[in-house]
This record gives sequence, C-alpha cells and structure tokens, in this order.
Amino acid sequence: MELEAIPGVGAKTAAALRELDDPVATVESGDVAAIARAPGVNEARAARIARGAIRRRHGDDGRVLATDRAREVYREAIDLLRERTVTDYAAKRLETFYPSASASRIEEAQSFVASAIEREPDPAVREALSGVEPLTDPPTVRVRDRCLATADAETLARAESAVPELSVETVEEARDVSELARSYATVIVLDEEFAGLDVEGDVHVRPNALDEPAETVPERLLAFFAANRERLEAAATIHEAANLSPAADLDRLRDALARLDDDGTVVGDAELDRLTAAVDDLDAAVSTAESVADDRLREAIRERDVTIEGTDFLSLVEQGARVDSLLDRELADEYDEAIERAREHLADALRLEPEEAELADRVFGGDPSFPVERDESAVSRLRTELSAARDRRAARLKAELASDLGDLREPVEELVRDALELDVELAIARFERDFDCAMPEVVGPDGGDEAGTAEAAGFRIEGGRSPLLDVDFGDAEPIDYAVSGATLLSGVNSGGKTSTLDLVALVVVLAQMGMPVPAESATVERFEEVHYYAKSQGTLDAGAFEATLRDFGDLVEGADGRLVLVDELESITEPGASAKIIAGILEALDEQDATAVFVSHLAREIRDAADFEVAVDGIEAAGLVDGELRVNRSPRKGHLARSTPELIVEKLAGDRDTDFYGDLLEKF
Ligand SMILES: Nc1ncnc2c1ncn2[C@@H]1O[C@H](COP(=O)(O)OP(=O)(O)OP(=O)(O)O)[C@@H](O)[C@H]1O
Repeated sequence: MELEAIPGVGAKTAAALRELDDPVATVESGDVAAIARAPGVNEARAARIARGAIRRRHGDDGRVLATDRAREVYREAIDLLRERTVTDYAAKRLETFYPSASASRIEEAQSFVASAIEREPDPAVREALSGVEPLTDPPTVRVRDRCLATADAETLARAESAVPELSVETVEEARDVSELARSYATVIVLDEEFAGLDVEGDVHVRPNALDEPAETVPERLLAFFAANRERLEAAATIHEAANLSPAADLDRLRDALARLDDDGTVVGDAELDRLTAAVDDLDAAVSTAESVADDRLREAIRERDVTIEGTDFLSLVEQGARVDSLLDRELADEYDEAIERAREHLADALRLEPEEAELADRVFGGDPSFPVERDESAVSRLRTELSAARDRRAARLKAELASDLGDLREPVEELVRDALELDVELAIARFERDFDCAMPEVVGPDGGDEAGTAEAAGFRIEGGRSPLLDVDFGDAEPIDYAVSGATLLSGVNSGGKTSTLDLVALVVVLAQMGMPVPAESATVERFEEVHYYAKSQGTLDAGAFEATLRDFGDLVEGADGRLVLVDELESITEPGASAKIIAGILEALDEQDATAVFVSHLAREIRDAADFEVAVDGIEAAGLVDGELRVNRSPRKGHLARSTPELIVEKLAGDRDTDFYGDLLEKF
C-alpha cells in the first residue's frame, strides 16, 4: 500500500512515516504511540493518520458528522470515554473510533468493544496503568573504548548510520589497525580481507558486525531497557493483575532488569564490584599501607638503642649520607616486617586475587627508607591491570545481559502495547457500566439489516438516559423514542425536547462508532450523515437567514440515508414565515428516505402550512403541580403536546370564575 493512499497523508507526512521501521504495518496497527514516533508527528496527528488508514481499509470515505453540533456531540462522546482512561495513549487511541457509515468498520469496532466490555475494571490494574507509557528510545550513547574500522567508503557511511554509538575509522593496512588498537580497548574491523590479521590488542574482524548491533554495541539495548525500566515493570504488573497472557517471559524480564543499573551498566556482580572498588580505592589503600609500615617502623626504632660507630657517624655528618643505610643495617628485619605488613594491608584492603597481589607487592620494598616510599610505577601498573580487568569484566557482563535482553526486545513492545490497549478496553468497559449501556443494533440504510430482514429505518431507543444532561446521571429520566421518516417534536417549555435531540444524536453517533449506548436497547439505521442543528440564538439578519436557508436547500438535496435533527428553527425569522419554511423542508425530507426530527413550538402552524400529513410527536406535561410542570419525558407518538401557555390558561380557567380564561382557552 502507498502511504499517500491514506486520507489526510500527503507527501511530507508519508516521508516522515517512512522513517518508521515498518511504516505500513505500523499505520495499519492503529498503534497511535508507534505512529507518533515518526518525526514531527504528534499523537493527535497520529490518531488522525490511524483513522485515515481505517477509512481506507473499509473504503469509508464518507463524513457522518455533517454539522458543528453533530461534531460537538461526537467530541462529548469521546470525552466521556477519554475521561475513563488512565494513560495518554488510551486517550489518543480512543480518537481512532469515529462514527462510520461503513458496515464492516462498525462491525470491526463492535467486535473490539464486545470483548472490551467483558473486562472487569479493577483498581489494582488502574493503579498499575498509571506507570505505563509507550516505550521510549533513549538518546544515543557514545561508547569511547571501542571503534569500528573499514577500508571501504561505502561501509564507512553504512556503519556511521547503523552504529552512531561508535567512532568509525578508516584503515588501509594492518599497521593502521594496530595503531587503533593502541587508542581503543577494542577494535572491530568490518572488512573480510583483514581476516587472519595478527596485531596486538583486542582486535576482531567481524564483517557482519553491523547486522548484529546487540553484540557490537550492547550499550544500545542496555540503555533502552534502563530507560524503560519503570514502564516495563508496570506493564508486567498489569499483565499479572489483569490476568493477561504476557508477550514476554516476565520472570526473565524482571531478572534481567534487576541486573541493569539506571545508567545502563550491569549491577549485582561481586567480581565487577570488587574490581571497581579496587581501582577506586587504590590510592587511598596505598597511602594507608604506607602509614601501616611507617607506624610499625616508628615503633621499632623507638624501642631500639642504636649504637653508631664513630666512622659511620662521621660519614653521616660529612657526606650527608642518608640514615637509610643505617636502617638497612641495623633494622633490616624490622624493615622487612613493616613492608610485609604494608603489602598485606594493600592486598586485604583491595581484596586482591593472588596474581594481582604479586603486582601489588612491587609497590613496596625498594631501598629501605623512612618514611616508607611507594614505587609509583608499580602503583600505576597495578592500576592499569585492575582497570583493564574491570573493563573486560564489565564488557563481558554487558554482552551477556544484552544477549539475554536481545530476545526480549520485540516481545516487550507487544507487552507494553497490550497493557496500553487494556486501558482502552477498560475505559470502554467503565463507560458501559457507568451509563448502564447496551450494545445497539445498527441496521442497513434500507431499513433491513445486513441479512435483509425488513425493519423500520430511522431509530428506536428504549430506556435511553443521556449523560449529556445538566442533571446527575442518576437523576436522568429514561426516555423511549422511535422515529422513522420526518416528524415534528412538540412540547412544553423545558419539557426535554433539546435533551431528546441530544440523546438521539449521542446514541446514533456512539452506535456508528461501534460503541455501547446509554439505553436499555436501541436500534439505529446506519446513517450516511448526521445533520444536527442547535437552536439559533435569536432572529438572523437577512444575510445570515439567506445563508441558513441555503444550507437547508443543500440538505434536502439527496437526503437519502441522512439523519436530520433541528432544534427550534423558527427562531431564525418571524413565526409565520418560519412555519412555512419548516413545512417546506419537512415536505422535501419526507419525500426522500431521510429521518428527521424538528423540535418546534409552531407544530400546529407547520402542520397547517404543510401539503402533506406531518407526523407530530409531543412531550406532554402531566399538569401543573404547585406551579411546577410535571412532564412525561418520553415523547408521545402522533400527539401534539399542549404548550406551556395553554396549560397556564387552562389552569386559570379552572381556578377563576370569569369567562375570559375560558374564551381564551378555546382559541388554543
Ligand atoms: N430525561 C430527563 N431527565 C431528567 N431531567 C431532564 C430530562 N430531560 C430534560 N431534563 C431537564 O429539563 C431541562 C430542560 O430540558 P430541555 O432544555 O431539553 O427542554 P426543552 O423542551 O428543549 O426546553 P425549551 O422548550 O425551553 O427549549 C434540562 O435542563 C434538564 O434539567
């Protein structure tokens, strides 16, 4: 597939996506975090790209959300779902769900949702989810004790891009390699023709070194795991708490992570610790060993009476000879013992192995002196040996750990992705429970389902309760409402007409997203487009009125398969003209296979102005109780509800003993 074939992906975005490991598979996977790894693609954009890929797969190029208010209802639906996520990933991933007119897309989403709502939201999982995030690629680590070497310019370029962690050096002959071996602890030669090379130092000829980065630069893998430690541990905990089958062996993963320090070095190896401490403590230990010997000698000297022969004394005074020669002669045993103590101290303090101790012995024991003097070159030799042993040990441990982690590199991607996807599923499960949802039936636009069963087109909602109401969800009264064709919805002020339109829009949008809906049951037609017009704020000026009328002119053209919800269109102009306009629009919609609900206080006038039998439903007041309207929220089919003024006049006619109110009532 061409990336540019995805709706919304132009040449520039496609070029960015090509930077991903497997661009097509990644885009198709819907993994928003993985898509967002492409340079310059943020998560919101990644969600749009994923949505574009879904649309392309289902040949779904329609736009169901046709008006601002319809788009707002979708946003509100998405927000209700997103509020129930823990991770940013899940919040973005939910945006890949959109109301579709494609049967296959709706089915695909529904089957994801069906298994999601089986999940049991569990506080322990929720807690662990807060620690998981998409895996991150840490910045490149520079490794300075190793280099790559090649004689070929092309290989050099390839090496520089494949292994940015190491310097890549040009070599022409063995002598160059040998020179490099003096500057680097390890040299990896990439050219076959150097095979069999015999130079001093840690030199390897590995033509496939670029294909085996785990071996060439184990630091890369170690840095990756170190940077992602917490996310991986959280993902492991989530798998256990939610009983998911993990893509990676969790014991192995935990064991490997326990051996890894945050800076990518290996921890928990006693030998490496010993060597590291020996190098670090070397100077201090030599100084203490000197003091040990000095103390010992000082004590010995203090306890001895030394008789100096006159000639010795003379030579001391005349030639400035050092007292050391006397020391040698008079205190040879004590001196040897003191040196022995110093050596023992050094070997003990640095926990040296016998071979290392032999080297350490050379630090003391030159010409006798007081205070005792170390041999600097022996100290430096010992330091070089210990450092080399430490580095060899560290390199071996890194290579071993990297080879253990190498097998886990791909599975952990899946492990984390599964954990993040669980958050998506749990958000849907919570939504379903919080709003007492049911899975709706989405039927074909001809009123039949995919199997061809004839059923009324339009929508049918039973026990629908809107989470968009301004009252607590617990106080939302359930509504039953079904419409097929074009209808007017009349009703008392504040009876719940707007709220009913909101509920219908929300149920339809959620259903076409493949989501559960807040109702006991619902069947909705798979609408091609949802046109929802909110109540306009007051009368429009001539220009705006003309524009609105043009909108409706377009709307009634080819309205097949559309859902049209309109709230009090009459407020756009004077009542008489409004009634005629609404009647005309309804007429045009009725002639086509559109489903429409027009909320209006002018139902009677519209009906009178229409040339056909306009269906009218009504939200009725059961009556006025203590000045308050009691409303039956479910619209009554085929019923023109009485208006609030009519109810008040009726009340006055009953209460007062005058004909005025009775006459007034008759005018309704
Ligand atoms: N199903 C319901 N359950 C509980 N309360 C509701 C329900 N429907 C509406 N209400 C309450 O009634 C109020 C008015 O509802 P709404 O605005 O939908 O009425 P309306 O008929 O469109 O009013 P108007 O004629 O003034 O435009 C809402 O703000 C809400 O508090």
